[in-house]
Amino acid sequence: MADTVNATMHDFQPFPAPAKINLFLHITGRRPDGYHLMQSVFRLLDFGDTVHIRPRHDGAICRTEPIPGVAEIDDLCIRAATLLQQHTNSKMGADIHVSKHTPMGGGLGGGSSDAATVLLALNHLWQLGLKREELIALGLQLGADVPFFIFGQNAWVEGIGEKLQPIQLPHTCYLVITPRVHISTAEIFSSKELTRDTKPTTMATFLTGMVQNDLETVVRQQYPEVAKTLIWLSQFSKARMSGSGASVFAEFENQEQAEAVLARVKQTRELQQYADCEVSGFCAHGLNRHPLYTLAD
Ligand SMILES: C[C@](O)(CO)[C@H](O)COP(=O)(O)OP(=O)(O)OC[C@H]1O[C@@H](n2ccc(N)nc2=O)[C@H](O)[C@@H]1O
Ligand SMILES: Nc1ncnc2c1ncn2[C@@H]1O[C@H](COP(=O)(O)OP(=O)(O)OP(=O)(O)O)[C@@H](O)[C@H]1O
Repeated sequence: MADTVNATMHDFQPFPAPAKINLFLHITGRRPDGYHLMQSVFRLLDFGDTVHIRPRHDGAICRTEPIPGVAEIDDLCIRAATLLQQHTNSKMGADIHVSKHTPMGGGLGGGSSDAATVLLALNHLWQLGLKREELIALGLQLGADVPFFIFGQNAWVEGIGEKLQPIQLPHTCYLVITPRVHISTAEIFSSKELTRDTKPTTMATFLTGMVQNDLETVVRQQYPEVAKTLIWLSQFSKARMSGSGASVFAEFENQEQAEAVLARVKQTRELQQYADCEVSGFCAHGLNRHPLYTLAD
């Protein structure tokens, strides 16, 4: 019996890290530190990474499998665990690795979601009892998108990503397509062409659809692959970009329709030829709650 308990204690536990899309994104200003003020609706998806965590009693925080192109010291999972340990003076540690499904640098918040999942999961596994608000404040130190994932509900977002209000959204099916181009979020935000003075909008206007992604104009100009992917996807349904790209998405009435378009991407490779780059894609439904919502009060 003792062996069984011991074995269980030392096993990795899987924790989901859902991706997000930005249903719109307006840039309304810029803070003195260079960060941009925005308005956006963030939507959780039932698609994402899985973070595997095994608590340790010696205080070490170790990545047990590499993520290509991300050094251990820069890995948002490791940074999140270290930040939490320092903040709470916990003597606990953890072994961590991620099964990556969310395309990196895709504007789908993959790294930020991994970090939020580590904070939520370790708050539980290390029995820290931190409140959601405290975890959100810690998350903001890691990235502008992290607070949303800890908040754990679809949100109307303002500030640089830290002012969050829950928003009810219909159960929608999305097709998400990611052209394989590397887009730096910092570069897009610092572009001379970016407009930073969109007038503040309201939830009522969002519901009429009279909103856009202000970063999309800049990305379209600099990355023809993204511009072409948007044109191609627009044949089927209104297509928009998420975050700072490269992913684009469209809503479909049902999963069959979304899968049919995805099949065209995967089988005929017509989009690859048109956009002149590799693309990946997936179908997903919107979630109402983060699967780990109950791990914080
Ligand atoms: C564009 C979005 O994806 C929308 O969801 C996010 O706001 C970006 O969030 P993120 O990837 O977590 O961003 P961070 O890692 O905090 O910032 C990356 C870089 O983007 C720029 N940045 C980001 C967010 C923001 N509100 N203003 C900015 O100017 C900054 O130059 C920053 O150095
Ligand atoms: N665990 C991680 N997973 C993915 N990327 C990570 C991770 N840790 C650090 N990074 C770094 O963060 C960068 C951004 O990755 P991410 O997948 O979050 O981009 P993104 O979806 O465009 O983010 P956002 O939508 O927040 O702008 C990567 O290019 C990588 O260098």
